[in-house]
Amino acid sequence: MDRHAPSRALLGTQLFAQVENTRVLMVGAGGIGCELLKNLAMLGFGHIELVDLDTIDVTNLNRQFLFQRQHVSQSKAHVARESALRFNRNITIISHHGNIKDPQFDLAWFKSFNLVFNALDNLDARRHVNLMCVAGKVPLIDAGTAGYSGQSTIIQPGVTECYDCHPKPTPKTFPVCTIRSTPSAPIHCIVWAKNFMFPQLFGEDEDEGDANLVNDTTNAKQVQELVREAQALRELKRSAGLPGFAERVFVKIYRHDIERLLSMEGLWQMRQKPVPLDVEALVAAANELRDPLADETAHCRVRTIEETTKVFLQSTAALAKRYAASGPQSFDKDDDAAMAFVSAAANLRCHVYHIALKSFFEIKSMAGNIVPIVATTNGVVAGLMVLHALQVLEGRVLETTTDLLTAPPAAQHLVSRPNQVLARDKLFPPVSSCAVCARAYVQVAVDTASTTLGDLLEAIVDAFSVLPVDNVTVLEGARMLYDPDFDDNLGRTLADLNVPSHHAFLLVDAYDQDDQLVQPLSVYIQKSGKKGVEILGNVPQLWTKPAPPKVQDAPIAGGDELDDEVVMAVDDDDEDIIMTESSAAGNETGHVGRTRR
Ligand SMILES: Nc1ncnc2c1ncn2[C@@H]1O[C@H](COP(=O)(O)OP(=O)(O)OP(=O)(O)O)[C@@H](O)[C@H]1O
Ligand SMILES: [Zn+2]
Repeated sequence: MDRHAPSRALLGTQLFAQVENTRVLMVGAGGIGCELLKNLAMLGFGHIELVDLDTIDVTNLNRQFLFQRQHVSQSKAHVARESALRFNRNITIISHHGNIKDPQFDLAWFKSFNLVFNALDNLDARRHVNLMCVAGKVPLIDAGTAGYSGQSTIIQPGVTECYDCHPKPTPKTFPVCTIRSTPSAPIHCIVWAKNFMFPQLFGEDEDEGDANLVNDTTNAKQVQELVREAQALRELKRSAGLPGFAERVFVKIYRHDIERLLSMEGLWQMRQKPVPLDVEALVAAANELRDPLADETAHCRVRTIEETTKVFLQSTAALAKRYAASGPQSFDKDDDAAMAFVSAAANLRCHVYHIALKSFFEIKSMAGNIVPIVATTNGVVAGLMVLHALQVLEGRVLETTTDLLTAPPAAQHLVSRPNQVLARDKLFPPVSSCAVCARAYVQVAVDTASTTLGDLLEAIVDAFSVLPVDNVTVLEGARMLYDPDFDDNLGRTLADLNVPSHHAFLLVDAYDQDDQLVQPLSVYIQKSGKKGVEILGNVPQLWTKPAPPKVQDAPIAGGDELDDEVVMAVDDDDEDIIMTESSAAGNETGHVGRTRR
């Protein structure tokens, strides 16, 4: 039987022909990606390329069903391709094991696709794909899940909002002194262990943290103490890997540092005083114990202080040995020794400060910023992505809605539209102030070694045959390369100006005689060996007068605005979703909520 007969019958000959002839790119072959690739393959998408940078971890197997135990450590992209081809041999799947930000995935390559799917878990990569799609005018279906909530959205460049049209929530931060001196909740101790103690002991040597502290004049004395404490730790770090290192760290941070803090009486007038650990007794007791981590069933209960001491001593020794042998380490929640250290160090500190201790699993979830993954949510969202893709192919983007899977009955109180499984929203046009959407994009091929900024600017101004060069400014990121009062760089080559070797966007802004910004242009530098500047593709319609109308912040014609606020159906108190002191790393698959204007 014709493998594609059911899809043809379902979609109709015309739409199915489009599906067969569409070149699609999917980025990410993880939880959502595996479901999506299966859907795309089974429906009969004729040409699929997929990119993933990772290899398969044993923890992926429970939900990323294209992978099996024998695939552990192999490339996700390659294995996903092989598994998906078993569903349908009549299609082409090309897999790339790499980072989507790698040089070979340039704008020209993005433009070779008719449709892109984001199945990523982090903000940075999602924003990058969004920018490339908007610059290349390629429709993007972006999706994310967080627990029971998930979302798939169409981003049709120039027509609908892009991923960057609304700022994303920033990570929760904690005052330095709460983390370093006066913790009052488990999360404070976890952040201390993961973001301060771990890098201080096993990471790069750096004094920047101290420099920031020194600028804090509000708590001068306390700050001085903290700087001294960090310096002593750096001294101690020199003996990492030598016998007795773990014990010395233990004594320093749970006795000496606490004793010094206690000497600052002002700190404790309104707070319960911490109690230094009885370090000798605990080390002696710990030495009598076998490895407490060997019993994984105990990961879900709170371990005793003696067991925790043992875990601290052995993980510190192991990490110090690794540091001495192979240099600075960075925290990874899936690194057993790192996680053991953070869980034990945090719990010992909780004990010192009379804060309730947590189980290993609870600490892992908080330290790794983990929102539980629900395989069904990934499955439903991947299905919605395909429905949205079909709507793009049919040219029905404006009718399309953003679909959101809301919480199950037990969590209905957390969502704004209870009793709905799928919520539908109208799509909105791009936000006029969006740094991505408000620009026109042009791609130029240049030999960066021989092309000067002046050559480039002249070619662009010529191509658009509008404004004299002295009404233009050029920026690379936040760096000013040229403006009418600063022409020093015109004779320098792009290479000499250190314009990044790949994915470089120069922002060329043209102003009219009244110094009004006519329209900002973003110039993507495509490296080429050929001399001269070649403008690739069509010159965008811009700088024509009158200035292009501003995109309205209004619903698309015919759309009724919904009043409801869409929120993430997850409990965002400290204990459940953890944002760490310095980064929002970890699971960023979420951002499923949409900010309504
Ligand atoms: N810059 C990138 N380039 C290519 N692939 C990426 C990039 N960033 C993330 N990915 C991939 O996106 C996928 C996201 O999938 P998912 O959210 O299920 O994460 P995971 O790493 O498989 O699971 P978990 O984080 O829960 O252990 C991962 O396979 C990851 O390797
Ligand atoms: Zn935008």
